[in-house]
Amino acid sequence: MVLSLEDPAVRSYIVYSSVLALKMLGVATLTSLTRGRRKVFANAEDAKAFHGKIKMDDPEVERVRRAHLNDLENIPAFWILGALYLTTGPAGAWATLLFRLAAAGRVLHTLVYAVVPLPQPTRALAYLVPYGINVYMGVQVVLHYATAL
Ligand SMILES: N[C@@H](CCC(=O)N[C@@H](CS)C(=O)NCC(=O)O)C(=O)O
Repeated sequence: MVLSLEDPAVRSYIVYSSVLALKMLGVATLTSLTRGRRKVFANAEDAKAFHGKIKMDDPEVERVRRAHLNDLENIPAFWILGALYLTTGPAGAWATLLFRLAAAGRVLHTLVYAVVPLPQPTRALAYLVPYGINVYMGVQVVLHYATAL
């Protein structure tokens, strides 16, 4: 099969992959902003430059860092599995729905983890939807290609 940029599934993948990349860059910026607001830094030269102190366990900074780490545990898998899933020829509307839900879940995860912390199970649900979609896409890829081995 030939993938085409005219394919709605491909276009959706490009859009939502980019949204998630931009979101992750935003979390990195949020880390810097939180460090600046709390005046806590990881390096002596930063602490000196911004008149703060070295502190590795500030609760607010660590929360944003955990959100970022969780992104790293999940979003690269979305990029890889989403791209491979496209090669299985999914219906455009279905693939778009999956990509959209996965992106929305990850954005929500960041919001309720790093921006406005909310009680559980809010974060767990925001995590589980994209996680489930990643698993679904991975299984579809394996099933699709395993038969051709
Ligand atoms: N590495 C994760 C694996 C499980 C996971 O990602 N859980 C989600 C939903 S509860 C989460 O937001 N974990 C918090 C985190 O990764 O800091 C962890 O240590 O919690």
